[in-house]
Amino acid sequence: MSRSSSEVVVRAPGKINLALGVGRRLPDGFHPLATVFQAVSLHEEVTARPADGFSLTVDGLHADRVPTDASNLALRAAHLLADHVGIDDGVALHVHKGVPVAGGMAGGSADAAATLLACDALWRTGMSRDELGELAATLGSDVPFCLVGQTAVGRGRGDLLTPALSRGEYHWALALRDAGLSTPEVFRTFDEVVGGVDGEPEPDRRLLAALRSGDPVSVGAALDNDLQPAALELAPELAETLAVAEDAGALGVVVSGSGPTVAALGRSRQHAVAIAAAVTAAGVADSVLTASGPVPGARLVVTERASVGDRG
Ligand SMILES: C[C@](O)(CO)[C@H](O)COP(=O)(O)OP(=O)(O)OC[C@H]1O[C@@H](n2ccc(N)nc2=O)[C@H](O)[C@@H]1O
Ligand SMILES: Nc1ncnc2c1ncn2[C@@H]1O[C@H](COP(=O)(O)OP(=O)(O)OP(=O)(O)O)[C@@H](O)[C@H]1O
Repeated sequence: MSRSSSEVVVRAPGKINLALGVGRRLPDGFHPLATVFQAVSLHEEVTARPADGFSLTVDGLHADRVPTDASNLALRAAHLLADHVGIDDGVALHVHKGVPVAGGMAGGSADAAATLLACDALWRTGMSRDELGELAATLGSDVPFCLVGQTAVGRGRGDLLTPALSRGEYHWALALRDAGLSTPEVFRTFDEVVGGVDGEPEPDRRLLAALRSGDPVSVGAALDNDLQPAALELAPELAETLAVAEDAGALGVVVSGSGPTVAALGRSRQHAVAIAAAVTAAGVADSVLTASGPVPGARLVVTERASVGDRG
């Protein structure tokens, strides 16, 4: 056997929706969105090795809550790319999780984005980032953003991206809840309790101006999420988490995406740590993390190559 053996490692970030405008449900079951994503420094790391079939192992944060069957987004991404380019090779994937599972921070989407990039490198498909982005959108609305990272406006299902100018670094305290929320269920609850207005929501101009000026106070004041009332309906205790973070002097607090993670913006890295400590002391989260953003999207971190034939 003289096939080239290699190991590829890719990191991809989780996200916070700084603003999330949601319109009325469309006949296809999806909702038109206008969101401002920020990629933050919680990462998923995917290692891809050549193999005859497809396999997956998972470790790291909340690993026991991740399905390892064919429904796993990393496996789905690998199969999709193999089918798309007509490759017979398999891949052994290992996912190291750093983004909370079912937390509204796109952990599974980051796995899918990282896997697309890792398998693309492993199989040397020569696909462009734009082509990978198109495949990414078929896996999930958040997957294209996990590929590009930084700060971006998402329209359509959240998959039509435009980069947004953002100055400065933003420091977050993240309050996690062990019981995750299901994204489809949160959207269903949105339909029942809010409904949304007809037509396409518009990106929040006040937030975009605040990001351009790099003023964390204005960014904090502009944080907004139309899914928050639905997340609070399903997990009423989040109201207390939001209140404690606000009392700790956060510049703004918001439920990230479909929740239940609460993101609180600090004045500085130290202030984010202090907010996290206040949330812990009040017992209003199952665990806390801190993170900062924006950070880049999916990136190759290691590629090792050796020929299987060379090893004898
Ligand atoms: C809440 C967000 O995280 C905000 O960025 C995303 O909208 C959700 O992105 P995601 O988890 O990648 O979602 P997908 O896997 O594409 O869709 C899961 C389910 O969420 C609902 N969904 C998702 C995106 C969207 N624009 N409208 C929806 O109604 C649909 O019920 C869909 O079946
Ligand atoms: N690789 C994966 N990592 C985590 N969950 C996965 C993965 N693949 C499939 N899932 C399933 O998807 C569900 C949602 O996972 P995920 O962690 O991506 O949620 P989320 O962060 O709320 O997503 P989003 O913010 O994109 O809506 C999980 O409960 C799990 O059943």
